[in-house]
Amino acid sequence: MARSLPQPHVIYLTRHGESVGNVKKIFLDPEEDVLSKSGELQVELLGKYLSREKITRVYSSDYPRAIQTANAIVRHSANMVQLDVKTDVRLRERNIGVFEGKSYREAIEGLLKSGGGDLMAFNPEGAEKMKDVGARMNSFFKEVCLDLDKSEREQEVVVIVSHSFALIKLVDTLTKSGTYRLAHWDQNRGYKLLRNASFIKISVGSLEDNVEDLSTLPGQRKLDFLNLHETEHLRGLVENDTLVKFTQTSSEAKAFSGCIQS
Ligand SMILES: O=P(O)(O)OC[C@H]1O[C@@](CO)(OP(=O)(O)O)[C@@H](O)[C@@H]1O
Repeated sequence: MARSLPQPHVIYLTRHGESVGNVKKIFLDPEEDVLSKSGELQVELLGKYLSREKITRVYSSDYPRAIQTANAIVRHSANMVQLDVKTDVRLRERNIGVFEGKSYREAIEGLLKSGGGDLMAFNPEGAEKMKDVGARMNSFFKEVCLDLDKSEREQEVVVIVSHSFALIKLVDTLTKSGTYRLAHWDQNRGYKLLRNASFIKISVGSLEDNVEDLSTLPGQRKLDFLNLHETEHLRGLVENDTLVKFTQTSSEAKAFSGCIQS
């Protein structure tokens, strides 16, 4: 008789709520940047939405805007599991080098001066290389997956709070590394920077039990992208000015999106 497969674990990749730096469109000192008033509202809605899940782990970058977001998620969680926010420096936003303290516009001007192209491929002086951002994010994700393998729980529901460049670079490495088999992946929608307090929901399953599929490599996992860039839970902000930010595509946003290179 076929034995039942274990329930896949779930990982939510979420970007923090809107920060003061996001409103001012300035790369503020990451240790100083905190949630804006709208950001506080967004993370409440995110927390409320996620309270339907039995969250078992919450990880966050150690920057204040991410920790505030993670704390809101924990505060709303009605789960019996004792949740602590575990911070990890690998979840930080890309260090933007000489553009720290400068406006997004100045970064775009710097990009144009350097020949234009995708902001993701822009390497300002002193900035962390995008491929290094991908490597640290990927190492974190892999570690979480290995931890989930050891879990005695029937199902783990993990929330990871991080940042725009860091998360999209993670998604990029997950979809291109060959370590994972993807389901419901839509690259046209997927390779976009995450809006504040939006999430990507992924179910993580093992493929090893699937003996009929001989193309499966040992240790390979199935990542099923259940939601991409979800913002439905933020609908409550429709009456708020914040919605303008959610519905308009600014020139900056256009410059930030697009294909991602190291
Ligand atoms: O989505 P918007 O508000 O345009 O902000 C994106 C920018 O915000 C920053 C911080 O200044 O990321 P994040 O808020 O995700 O930490 C930049 O790295 C990124 O370019």
